[in-house]
Amino acid sequence: MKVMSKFHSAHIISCIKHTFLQKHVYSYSTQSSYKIGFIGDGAMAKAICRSIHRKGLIDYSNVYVASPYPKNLDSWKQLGANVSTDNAVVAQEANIVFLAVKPHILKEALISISKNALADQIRNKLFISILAGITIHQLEEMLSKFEGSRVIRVMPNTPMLVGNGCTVYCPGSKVTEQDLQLVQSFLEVTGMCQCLPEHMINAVGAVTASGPAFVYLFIEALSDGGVRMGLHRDIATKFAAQTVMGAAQMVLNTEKHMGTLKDEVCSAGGQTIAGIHALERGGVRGAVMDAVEAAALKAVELGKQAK
Ligand SMILES: NC(=O)C1=CN([C@@H]2O[C@H](COP(=O)(O)OP(=O)(O)OC[C@H]3O[C@@H](n4cnc5c(N)ncnc54)[C@H](O)[C@@H]3O)[C@@H](O)[C@H]2O)C=CC1
Ligand SMILES: O=C(O)[C@@H]1CCC=N1
Repeated sequence: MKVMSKFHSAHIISCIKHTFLQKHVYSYSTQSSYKIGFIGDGAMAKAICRSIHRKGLIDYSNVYVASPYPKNLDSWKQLGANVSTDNAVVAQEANIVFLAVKPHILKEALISISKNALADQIRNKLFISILAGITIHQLEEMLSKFEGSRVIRVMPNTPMLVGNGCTVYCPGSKVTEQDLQLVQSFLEVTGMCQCLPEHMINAVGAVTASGPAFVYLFIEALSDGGVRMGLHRDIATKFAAQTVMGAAQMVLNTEKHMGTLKDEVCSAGGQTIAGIHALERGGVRGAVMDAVEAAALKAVELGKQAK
């Protein structure tokens, strides 16, 4: 029998429970006492930190960031964050440590922490991994040398920078209600955010985390089409992006199926169905599904490679 494990049931109960608690018990005022660390200082670390800072949930004086490349840290320094080229410093100082390196760098990054810090200086930390493909089991094993470590696996996306992110998270086996409340409170200000069982995360990440890149490509192509038909690039891009946003809102805000919404645009023998015909001849649906499949399978592979 496929294991709908105790973990999964416990996980779902925990999600429900914490959503309730979060609304009734948790107070943002406690967050100022948290120190947040980022191991890895790249695009996603910046997006997460900026998004939660913009909502007033953290102060850069309580942010600790590490990267081996001092030049990368300049922009963080200017914002008032504490920076270091030593991952161990961040792991020691912060109570909540975002793991935000590329999956193949994780082992090396954690080894550098163990080398440069005494293990007992890194205890009772909440680690939040945003790494594609790396499972909670792998993370818990790798972090077991640090006593009291708890892990939450999060899959964010870059549109959180504009308050329209779509993030899912899965709690590890040792997380507390307070950990979940805290993470939820950080993530929910960045856009849509949902707790899901881990077996879904690679598929979800292919849609939500990789998805923006697929959609940018579509917007660029829509804009290119406009330019080809004589529009100036700036106006073609603005209209293409607004159209994609509006169509997405129609899907989210109406109860209608996407096919119905499409049919409402296509008049008989009209211009839109001529365009739809061209898209279908080009195999656009299959191509998009292939893209999601490729991204999800790649995440699985990244997890295996990190073993
Ligand atoms: N970019 C995206 O849209 C998303 C990324 N992710 C995940 O976020 C993680 C980070 O991705 P990005 O921010 O896009 O990558 P990135 O390449 O922008 O950032 C990674 C950073 O890690 C730093 N780094 C390299 N070696 C290091 C080490 N040994 N110790 C500490 N830092 C080190 C580099 O300076 C670099 O800035 C990845 O694991 C990815 O799977 C997840 C969801 C979306
Ligand atoms: O492409 C990547 O590997 C990362 C993970 C999801 C989005 N960007």
